[in-house]
Amino acid sequence: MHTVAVIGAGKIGELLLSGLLRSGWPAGRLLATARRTERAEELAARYGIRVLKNEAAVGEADVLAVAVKPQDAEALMTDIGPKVPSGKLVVSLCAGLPTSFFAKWLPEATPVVRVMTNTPALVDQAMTAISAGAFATPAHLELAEEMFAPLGRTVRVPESQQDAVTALSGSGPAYFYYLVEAMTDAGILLGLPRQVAYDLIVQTAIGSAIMLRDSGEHPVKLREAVTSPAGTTISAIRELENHGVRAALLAALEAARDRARQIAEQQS
Ligand SMILES: NC(=O)C1=CN([C@@H]2O[C@H](COP(=O)(O)OP(=O)(O)OC[C@H]3O[C@@H](n4cnc5c(N)ncnc54)[C@H](OP(=O)(O)O)[C@@H]3O)[C@@H](O)[C@H]2O)C=CC1
Ligand SMILES: O=C(O)[C@@H]1CCC=N1
Repeated sequence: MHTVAVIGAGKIGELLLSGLLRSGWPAGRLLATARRTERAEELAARYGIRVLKNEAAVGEADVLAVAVKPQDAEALMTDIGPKVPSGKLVVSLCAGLPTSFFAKWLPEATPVVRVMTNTPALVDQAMTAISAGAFATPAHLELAEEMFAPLGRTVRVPESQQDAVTALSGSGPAYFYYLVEAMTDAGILLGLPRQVAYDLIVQTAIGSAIMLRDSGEHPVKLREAVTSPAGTTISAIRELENHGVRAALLAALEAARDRARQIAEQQS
């Protein structure tokens, strides 16, 4: 079994650590690094894993899961890149950064796999997209899948699609939370107590999501089944169309994709 070091265990790094532990990955095969001492102590106490300095972790682990913010990746790689021994697999969780970004600091031909996961990893319902960089083999992709499959679903995509994936599923949970927030407010506008409005919309979201996943029906069909002639739903849909919600979503996801590209340009 491989030893995985999560380099920069913040929110996403911690989700990976906790998901691996829930799936039975031995704590002795997991390492983490943190920038602050309090954070290192917190992770060690919470998960019973060793939290090391970056240099020690990259020496000991076979797989380096880089989970720092993209803006911190250059400083990190400048520090650890020259200390990474040959033969390690680097798995980048960073939005925007292409696998080629890491090559300039790593020993020649170091395999890099780029992944984009999302926060529902906390409940083993992540969507993780995995791409091979120049030197990553099918075996490296399988290893990345082994790491992320316990956190939810995985899919392989060409690396050229990763910025779009980031806009859709990486950032995606935020859009759904935003909708729930707005719809809860709408319930309050209609006179419902906040908690009642929240419970109604959360359960409606869960039920709708399960139908989307399990019914085999196209979303249009599912929506049509709710939308009665001259009924309530079509009155709401007309307002969504009047307010350009579909166009807003197209523009929003394009903006997220463009931001991922911009991050890469700023860091290269
Ligand atoms: N949040 C999300 O939903 C998603 C995030 N991502 C990607 O995951 C990555 C991490 O994001 P997120 O977890 O939200 O960010 P966080 O800021 O929570 O985590 C990054 C962590 O890295 C630490 N760090 C920074 N530099 C170093 C260093 N040189 N050595 C050791 N530790 C270091 C930070 O320390 P400190 O606490 O001191 O800042 C922080 O704890 C990003 O690249 C992001 O694009 C991908 C998918 C979804
Ligand atoms: O907002 C971000 O940049 C990160 C990447 C995807 C989700 N959160």
